[in-house]
Formats: sequence, C-alpha cells, structure tokens
Amino acid sequence: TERTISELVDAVNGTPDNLSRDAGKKVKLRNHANGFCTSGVFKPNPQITDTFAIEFFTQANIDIVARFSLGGTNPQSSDKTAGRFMSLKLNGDTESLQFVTSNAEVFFASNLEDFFTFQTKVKQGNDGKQWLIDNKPDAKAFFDYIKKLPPTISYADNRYFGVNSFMFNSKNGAPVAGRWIFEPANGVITASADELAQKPDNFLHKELIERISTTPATWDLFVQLAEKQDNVNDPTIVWPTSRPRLLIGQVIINGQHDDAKATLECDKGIFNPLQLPKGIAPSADPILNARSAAYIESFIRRN
Ligand code: HEM
Repeated sequence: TERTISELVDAVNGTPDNLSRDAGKKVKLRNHANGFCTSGVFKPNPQITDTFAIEFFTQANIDIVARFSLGGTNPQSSDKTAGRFMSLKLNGDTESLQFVTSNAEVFFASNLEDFFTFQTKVKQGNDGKQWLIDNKPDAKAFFDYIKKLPPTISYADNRYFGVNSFMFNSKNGAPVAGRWIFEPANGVITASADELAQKPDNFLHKELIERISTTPATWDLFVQLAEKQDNVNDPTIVWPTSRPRLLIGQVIINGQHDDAKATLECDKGIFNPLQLPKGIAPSADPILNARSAAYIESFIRRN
C-alpha cells in the first residue's frame, strides 16, 4: 500500500485535512513552523564545470533566499533541541536551485509507509516513540543518532545534509549519484549544557541576525559522490565519510537582500528540493520523489 500525499501531509500536521486547514491558518508553515527568512549570495567554484556539465554553476554570483528552522508544527518550540534545518533558494538569471536540508545526516524512513507510521507514532508521545524503537529499526537508528547530536547555539555552527541523492551530469560520460553536504566555514561548534542553560527558550533567530550584521555565516557546499556499492535510493543509509567530495561553491549568508520582496515573503511560499537546474535530476528515492507534492499540498492547506 502506497500512502497518498494527502495522508502524508495529514500525518505530518497531526490532524486530518479539514482540521489541518484551520490549524494552518494560525501558523505560517505546517511543519518547521519555528523559523525565519534571510538572504545572501552563492559563489560557484569556478573549477566545478571541469567535472560537472551544469550550466547553472557558470554564473559567478547567485542570489540566495534562506530559511532557517526547527522541526515540528509548533511556531514557539524551544531552540534547545538539537534539530536544525536550512532551506535555500538559489535564484539564478535563468534557472533556480533549491535545497531543503537537515543537520541530521540520516533519515528515519526509506519508504512512504514507514514515513507515515513514524509521523503518526511520534505524535502519540513516549508510547509512540517506544513503539517505533521496538518495531522500526530505521526509526531507532534515527533516534540513536539524534541522541548523540548536541544542540548548537547558532544556525551557523551546523553541518547541513540534503539527505536524499541526486544525479549529476558529468562532463565526460554517464550521470553520477551524489548528496549535498554543507560544511560550516568555522567547523561544527556544539554548545555545552551550561551554555545552553543560560539561553532563553528562543535565541537562534536573534543570534543569526546579529552575527551576520558584522560577519557573514558561510558554508562550503560539497557533493559527496556515491561509489558502485552505495545505496543511492535509501536516505536511511549514510555513506562512508571516505567517499570523495566535490566542492560546488560557497554559501554566504549576509542579509544583503533582507528587504527584498522575495525574502520578506519567503515564509508564504515553499522550498522545493526538486527545483533543479538542467544537469541535475532526482534519484529514484521514493522519499525524495514525494517531497514536492507534499510541500505543495501543505502550501495549499495553509492558504
Ligand atoms: C516523504 C518525505 C517528506 C514529507 C512528506 C515531508 C513533508 C513536509 C511538509 C508537509 C512540510 C511543510 C511544508 C509547508 O507547509 O511549507 C515540510 C517542510 C520541511 N521539510 Fe519535509 N517532508 C519529507 C521529507 C523531508 C526530508 C528528507 C527533509 C530533510 C532533509 C525535510 C525537511 C523539511 C524542511 C527543512 C522543511 C521546512 C521548509 C521551509 O523552511 O520552508 N523533509 N515537509
């Protein structure tokens, strides 16, 4: 049985369609509701076109609209949990590339049925979580990973992962499979329990805006390349860190377009991980391929 997009969005929202439509009017987003928009610029690595046949990366500077968020449907959720998310729109002159990423490298489900079960059970509190730990190895592996992921005191201090795989046109030959990884320029910096205890419940928004008013937050964007034995279509499987990485370019979040309409209205739209320029295509991962439709369905429900 394949879950419908509507059922998946119901499960994410924790409410059936009609209730979820009403709930949606009270929050800007239906998931990752605690978040904000800002802006910057992407500078492609000029050498990348020696390897990848992707015209998009020949533009020297590409405007970015960014949204940083926490998971979940509560717009007031505490920043002291470990999950951090970064969504980007790279708006080029003729094409656009979007990313919807997480600081967790591993996903909790490899198919839509398990995604539905996970979303339904986590909303049942500790009993539901325990059920997942006892019955769903992928969910258990995800919880184990999260338990070891310390919270950060800045959105700038995290590594972000695209999680799903994409196919990249190489200059000589067949497309190659890879995954997006954003490496923070200053490395991953985790907070101590003491540091975190001194913070109010919500501090991440203010911290990033203050930070970038003097120093941009920057990441190197890599594509981690799959080898023959790697499972490309299953986001619950992390590839070995020894896999080669190609430097795609630099993400610079500096707030330079924060007054532009696209930034001011970014919460009203969606980020779509399948918005890709020519030369990049989705893998066959069923999770990836459900995402655009789910985000569009969610967008319709919150209007
Ligand atoms: C079948 C798989 C998935 C489904 C059904 C799903 C569903 C959703 C829904 C309904 C929303 C709210 C959209 C809105 O109202 O604008 C959302 C947002 C989001 N999802 Fe997913 N999701 C899936 C997979 C993933 C994965 C693999 C990741 C992490 C890499 C992820 C990260 C996010 C983020 C960061 C947002 C917030 C986007 C923003 O900042 O506007 N999702 N998702």
